Order: sequence, then structure tokens, then C-alpha cells
Amino acid sequence: MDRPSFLIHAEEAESAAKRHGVSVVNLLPLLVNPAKPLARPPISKFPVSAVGLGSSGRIFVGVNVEFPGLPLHHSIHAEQFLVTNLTLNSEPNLRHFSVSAAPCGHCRQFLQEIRDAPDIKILITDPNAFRDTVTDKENAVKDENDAVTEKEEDGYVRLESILPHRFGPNDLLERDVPLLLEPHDNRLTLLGVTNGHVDSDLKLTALTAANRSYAPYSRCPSGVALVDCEGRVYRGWYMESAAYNPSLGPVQAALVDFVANGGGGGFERIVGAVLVEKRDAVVRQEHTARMLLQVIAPKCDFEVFHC
Ligand SMILES: O=c1ccn([C@H]2C[C@H](O)[C@@H](CO)O2)c(=O)[nH]1
Ligand SMILES: [Zn+2]
Repeated sequence: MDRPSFLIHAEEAESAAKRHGVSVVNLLPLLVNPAKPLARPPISKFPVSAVGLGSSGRIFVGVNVEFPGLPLHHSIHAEQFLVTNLTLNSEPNLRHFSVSAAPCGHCRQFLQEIRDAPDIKILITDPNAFRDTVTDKENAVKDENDAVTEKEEDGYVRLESILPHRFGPNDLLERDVPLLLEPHDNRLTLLGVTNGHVDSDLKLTALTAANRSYAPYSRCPSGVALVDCEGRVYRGWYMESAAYNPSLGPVQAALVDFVANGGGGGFERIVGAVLVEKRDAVVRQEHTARMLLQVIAPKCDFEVFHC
């Protein structure tokens, strides 16, 4: 199978599935290995790819991205990339995805922000993911767990079976709050802009991104717009997790757009960045964003505007 792109349209997905004599759901694991070369893991040399099916019938790819020079916690996991790719493309839901390695605890937690998360079906292609490595005594326990993680439909397991007793949005939010993949309009306007006219495209892109930010826990939405040396613009917005730490910052989200749509170049091609966030917000991105960009794109001109 050819290396997939980061987004496969529904008709294309249907015809690829037909060509392989499988359903679109069963096509996902076939795309996992071919997608691995899209990953950027210069530190671990451990590429991870995740391939998900949106409710529109489009297929989305996520890969891990690591940043030499920065602490490891700034890395983007393949599953987070996948979810970001869905939000950037306004995909309303994710029901199935396949991934090359067992999703880590942070990713299992991050996925809780999606409506009906416990029912998301996951197929881990690594044959060792469920391998028996325990002693006989522990096996008794393992057998019990196996009953829980019993594979359904063609090797898929429910997210709930690999993250039981979840802590999630329901613990902190009212039930009617729109969740991560659902539409958001934060109704932010830039301070100092009186006639509604924003004087730069990059600023307007960052503001529009901030308006789509998912920040129900801190109520501090933010958005980032990036421009590369060819003038191509990328954007992303802050996405929070009920457990706080698995949240994904707006620079990382915009870097997902850059990796997915930037033609494969390095981050040093980014020459300009705008962050829009609330003034005096309790959660602020400015310092982290500046530091991140300074390390990965030293030529990048960085500006902050408040709303
Ligand atoms: O759930 C996971 C676990 C790890 N990784 C990535 C992060 C890092 O780049 C590399 C090694 O941990 O694998 C993922 O993408 N998803
Ligand atoms: Zn992870």
C-alpha cells in the first residue's frame, strides 16, 4: 500500500477499501504501517502512526512529533496528532482508529474529551500489545482483565476496556458543554480593534483559531497562526484535558497543521507566528509559545495579541 496522506477523502477511502476487499473500518490497520514514515521522531527513533475514521467517512492520519532541544513533554503523540487533525478539519466524531503501538496513559486520557469516548474502538497493530508476559500467579488476574479487554469486531477493543473507571469531562463540566470535536465559538474579539477590521491576515487567522479553542476547564482559549518562508499559513488552537496535563498547546496544534500540510519541510521554515489569547488569563501560553518557537524555528518572528 502507498504511503497515505494525512487526510483521505471519503470516496477515496471507499475505493481503497474495495480494492483491498475490506470494509473502511478494516482498511485502517492496513494504513498504519505505510503511514509510519510520516512520523518525526528524531529523539526516540520510534515512529508511531494512528489512522482514524471520522463520522463523515474521511480517514485521518496522526504521527508522533519530537523536538530536539526541548523537554520530552513538549512532544506530540500520534493519537493527539490524529485528534488535532480531526478538529482542524471540523470532523465531528471519531469512532474507530488503529494505531501501531499501545496508546499511552496520556493518550487514553486525552481521548476522554471526545463525546462517548468509552465507545471509541481501537485496534493496536503491534502483535506484542496483548502478549502474555506475566507469571502464572498473575495470570489469574490477567485472565480477568482479558475478559474485559476482549476484542470485538475484527480485533478492535473499546477505549473503556483499556481505560476503565475514567476521569473525564463529566467529572468537571455540565453535560451540555460542547466537547472537543464539537463546534466552538468563543466570541473573542481583539482588544484595540474597534471597527472589526483586523489589520493582518496572520492576526485574523490566530483570532479565528482562538475562537475554536477548547478550553472549558480554564476558560482561557488561545490560538496560533504560523507562516512559512513561502507564505503558507497554518493554524491551531489550545485543547484542554479534564486531567490538565495531557492538554495540547496552541503551538503544537499549529505544528500539526504544518506537518500535515506543509509539504514535509523542517520547522526552521517557519518565519512568523502570532498568538492570540486573553489578557491577564489565568492560563497563559505566551512564555511557552515563545520558548518553543525560539528553539524549533530560530528565525521566527513572534507576536502576541490579546483579546
Ligand atoms: O501513546 C503513545 C506513546 C508514545 N508515542 C510516541 C511519543 C514519543 O515520540 C515516542 C516514544 O515514547 O512514541 C505516541 O505517539 N503515542
Ligand atoms: Zn500517548
